[in-house]
Amino acid sequence: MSDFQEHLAKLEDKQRAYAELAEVKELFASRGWFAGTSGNLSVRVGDFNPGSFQFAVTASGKDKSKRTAEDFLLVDQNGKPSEPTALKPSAETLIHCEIYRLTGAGAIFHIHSVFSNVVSEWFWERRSVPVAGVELIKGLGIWEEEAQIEIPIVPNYADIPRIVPEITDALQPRLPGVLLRKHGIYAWGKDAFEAKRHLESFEFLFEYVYRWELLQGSRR
Ligand SMILES: CSCCC(=O)C(=O)COP(=O)(O)O
Ligand SMILES: [Zn+2]
Repeated sequence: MSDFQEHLAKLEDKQRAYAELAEVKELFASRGWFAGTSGNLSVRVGDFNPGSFQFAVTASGKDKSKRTAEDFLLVDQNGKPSEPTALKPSAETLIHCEIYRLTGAGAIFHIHSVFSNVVSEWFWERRSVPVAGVELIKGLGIWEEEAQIEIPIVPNYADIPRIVPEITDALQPRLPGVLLRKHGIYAWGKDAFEAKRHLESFEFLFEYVYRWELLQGSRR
């Protein structure tokens, strides 16, 4: 492939990533998953190796329920813009960088929800949210009979680089997500479709655990 053909292919891939991000952003916003400008999304662009990759990511601090020409930018494996831009990448871009580096995922979605926040605090001492035998564990790609999972919880710090090594330590190879304490869920997949399925499955499981715990408490 000539340099020019390579340039065109990259441009096409970037446009595909922006279109996928715009679609998911609109859908998640319609579900109220970006309260107060929270949340961020990314889709990987081009070839991957752990030391060199690029991804399209949401710009920081935007109202994610609005569609504008300044919603996304392209960054490298260190979270630095790959092209000249006045836009700032998400404040949490380094978390995306680390998850891509560790997993080689194709897309990463992050939202804040009340259910994820409550269960992250409820199970904080355990450092994981246990879920057993719920059908939607299959939505995470785990098809065992009566599967038992422990969704990891990591501490939340205002200084994002401090969160990165916590994620490095907590990630479980078979679980495509991690909870930040009293913050929200990060979920990923090989592409945007799979990352969305994983995020939706986690959210379902968090709501299930929340309601189940309440119900158990009211029976005591
Ligand atoms: C307003 S929520 C605090 C920041 C945050 O947790 C988040 O997900 C959004 O930050 P971004 O820089 O990606 O807009
Ligand atoms: Zn966040």
